[in-house]
Amino acid sequence: MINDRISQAILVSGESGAGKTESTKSLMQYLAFMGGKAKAEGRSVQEQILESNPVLEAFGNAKTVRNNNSSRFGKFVEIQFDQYGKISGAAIRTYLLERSRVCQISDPERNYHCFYMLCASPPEDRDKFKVGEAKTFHYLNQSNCIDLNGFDDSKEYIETRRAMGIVGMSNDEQDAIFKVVAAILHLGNIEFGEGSEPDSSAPKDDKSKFHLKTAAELFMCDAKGLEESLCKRVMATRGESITKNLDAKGAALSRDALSRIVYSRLFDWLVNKINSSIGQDPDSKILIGVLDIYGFESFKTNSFEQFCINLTNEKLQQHFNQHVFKMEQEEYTKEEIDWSYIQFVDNQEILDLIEKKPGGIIALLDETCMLRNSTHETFAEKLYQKYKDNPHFSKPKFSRSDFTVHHYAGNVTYQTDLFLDKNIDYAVNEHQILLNASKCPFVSSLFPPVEEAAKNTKFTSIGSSFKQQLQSLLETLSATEPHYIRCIKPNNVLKPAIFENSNVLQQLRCGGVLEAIRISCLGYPTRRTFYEFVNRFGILHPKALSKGNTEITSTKMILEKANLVGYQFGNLKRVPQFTTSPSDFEFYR
Ligand SMILES: Nc1ncnc2c1ncn2[C@@H]1O[C@H](COP(=O)(O)OP(=O)(O)OP(=O)(O)O)[C@@H](O)[C@H]1O
Repeated sequence: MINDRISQAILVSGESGAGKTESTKSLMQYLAFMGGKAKAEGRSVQEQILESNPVLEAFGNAKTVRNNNSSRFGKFVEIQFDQYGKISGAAIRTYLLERSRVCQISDPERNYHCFYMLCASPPEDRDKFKVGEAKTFHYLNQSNCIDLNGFDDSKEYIETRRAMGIVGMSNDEQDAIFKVVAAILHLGNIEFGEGSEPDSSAPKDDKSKFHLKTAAELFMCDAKGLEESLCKRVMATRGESITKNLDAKGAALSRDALSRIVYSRLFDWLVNKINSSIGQDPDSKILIGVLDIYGFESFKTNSFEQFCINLTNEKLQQHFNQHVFKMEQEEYTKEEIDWSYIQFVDNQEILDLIEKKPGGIIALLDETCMLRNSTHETFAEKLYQKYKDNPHFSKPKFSRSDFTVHHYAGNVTYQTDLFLDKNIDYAVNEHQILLNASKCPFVSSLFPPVEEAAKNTKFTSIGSSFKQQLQSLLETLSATEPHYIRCIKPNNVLKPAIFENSNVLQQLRCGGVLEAIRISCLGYPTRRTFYEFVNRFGILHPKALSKGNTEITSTKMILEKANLVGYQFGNLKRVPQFTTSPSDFEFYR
């Protein structure tokens, strides 16, 4: 960056637990050390950049089966430099936080670290935030794993609050954040039973009423209003609005939807706050971007999240292919080598299948989400009809609603069951009105009033906004010189010094490493100077080394002797004149 004055990007990829986040942290530490400015006033930019890591990890990382500290979001950190090569600003962009985890975890995973930290906070904080032991909360005790080996939640709580301070969050803001976290835990403990009217619902018992009251206190909103927003739904039809009761199951779903939207708005708030306190440098002309993003995923069951993650990887793979190929092409043009017959396989067709507008899977999903009475089955039916002849799409034999995409890294079968729900991003109107009216300015700011115009648009599509985010990421990346780090996980048992061959091979495939080698093979991957060539292969044809031959003549003679056809010499004008000393040839004779 300093030498060429060109922005750089480092793309770190690999499967979960392979070491992306650890590598990214090392990279950021290095950049902060090399580009850090001496501290003038307050916190230095580099210090804030580094301290953003523990904050984002507390709210965006969780224990999964594959990694005890798995990032459940993608991250692009853009470090801006001034003309002297010193860090002058930074921006963090995050992608697709896994929201479903807030309400649903399976054994032996955990929810986001911050929930456990809060429950392990000092007694005065636990009183302030009205929380008790982690195992008493439904959102945490669905899994048997509460404590994490080597991870001290109470220490992490103090550490997180310290880091929050460094990245510019005041004490009051921190308290407001943890109140929201506590409110979510209490929401999760509200159970619903039958209400007084048919098909209606109400908090099941005194315990549920207590948690509802506590959640309302923490949100600083009206408890009755909270109950109604969970147990009733207002339907607007042709200018009229009708209030409909929700049954116990519907109320529990509404409760979980509220928890998810609050948590995701909270996470977005944290990222925005970090960005505004670190500050951007509008005059910066060069940057180094570090991308830490989920690798290609293919599990037994694959849902909407895997679909988006794999779209990301298709996009990055295309960027990688184009970059490698472009570089090769430039080299050939410079050397005047004829490369017109090299066929380069692009994954554009797979990308079209997924994201073309109109006609791609995401567009079809949005269309389906907008229609009343759509189900995942009607969505799958549409897919089957539309793509029956698409070579990158297939319908698994014994399935009525799954579909398979033939990705560059392998085939992945997706279960459509939750695609529609997961694609819809909206705050239920009653939740929105309730929390907007909160007496806590922080909570109210998470739910700003919805503009009239936006009310009429039916919903915001998570798939489409993710697609746009990716587009803008790729625009940023294409203005940089990219570098790639592929993290490879040696084993699945989270232990050192064990190397599982088949796993490693699978990762090389999924990471596009084999694809990169294939592209190189299509071109002219081996380049030697005439001198090196004659020196190495002269032994095959000693006569070629006769005195008076130029390096080029010798090379031609060796190639012909070996019956090699189709070679190209490139731009002969650029070849240095014969410089080999006779003693070098002696060796071969
Ligand atoms: N270079 C390394 N040396 C030793 N251990 C490492 C290294 N990198 C990672 N680890 C170990 O692997 C664990 C997982 O690493 P990390 O969290 O960076 O994975 P990841 O690829 O970011 O995963 P995810 O996609 O789930 O966030 C770390 O907590 C650490 O224990």
